[in-house]
Amino acid sequence: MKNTFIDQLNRAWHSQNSLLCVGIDPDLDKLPTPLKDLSIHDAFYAFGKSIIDATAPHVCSFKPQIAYFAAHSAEDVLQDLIRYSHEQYPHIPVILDAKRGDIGSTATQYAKEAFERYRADAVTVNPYMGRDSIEPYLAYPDKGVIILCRTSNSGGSDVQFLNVQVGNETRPLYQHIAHLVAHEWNTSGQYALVVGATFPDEIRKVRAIIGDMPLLIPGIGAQGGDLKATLDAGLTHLNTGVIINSSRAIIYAKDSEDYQAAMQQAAAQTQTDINQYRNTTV
Ligand SMILES: O=c1ccn([C@@H]2O[C@H](COP(=O)(O)O)[C@@H](O)[C@H]2O)c(=O)[nH]1
Repeated sequence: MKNTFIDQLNRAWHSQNSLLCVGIDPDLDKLPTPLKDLSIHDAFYAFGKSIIDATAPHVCSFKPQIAYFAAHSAEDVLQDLIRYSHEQYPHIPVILDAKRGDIGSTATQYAKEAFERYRADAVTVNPYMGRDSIEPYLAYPDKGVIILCRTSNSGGSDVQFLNVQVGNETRPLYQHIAHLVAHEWNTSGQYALVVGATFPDEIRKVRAIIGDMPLLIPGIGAQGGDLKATLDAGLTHLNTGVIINSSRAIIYAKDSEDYQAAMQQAAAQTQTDINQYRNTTV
């Protein structure tokens, strides 16, 4: 059985009947009250473990955002949580959201960090520095590399909507990124793209450019993205192809003793909401 990130993802989409990716973003100011008296390390570990255990039946992947851990020198907690997830739920791939980007020699270290230190199955990266800044990640052939294309924040338009001239054609930068990744850079099949649920029209345009390449789509829930429009635009002919991320709306569903049950219910509901917009279950 092949075990690349893309294979893991395909299996998880089917076996879990889920396109949902739950974010692991521990914000000190938002932690459930029962965890507030613990040390930061203990609170983050307990919170992260609660997210993983409560939502595992409902997800195709987890996505910890490294900044939430690094801001508190809690990278060791991130390591421990990814190890825990792999041990308990080996069928669920973990995407490290790090959005790294640098020259090749430094990118080599970032790749080592993501895949050897954290043992993530995939990492998000920024394409602004071009092909040679992304290539070092391909030294890990089983891993996924998810490239920012059309991000969910409104300010992304400042850059991503600028028109670029490519031969005789003019196209927005985000579409050029989609073309480059799908038709020139993705020689090993390890790449995927990030597009925001807040921009379904752009999701449709990106999908038309890239064929069946997976899309990581943040922006539903707290950012208000339209789930139906997102799925209409992003699903492939197999009714998969998308990793729909939700973080705050699920992990901070309720601040009370039963916060873990509330996370589980929010994840279950989001999984159901997503599946009702798929033509058939797979
Ligand atoms: O374009 C992007 C890329 C990444 N993100 C990340 O996704 C989650 C979204 O969290 P919510 O609480 O569901 O809004 C967060 O980790 C972001 O850093 C994104 O939002 N948009």
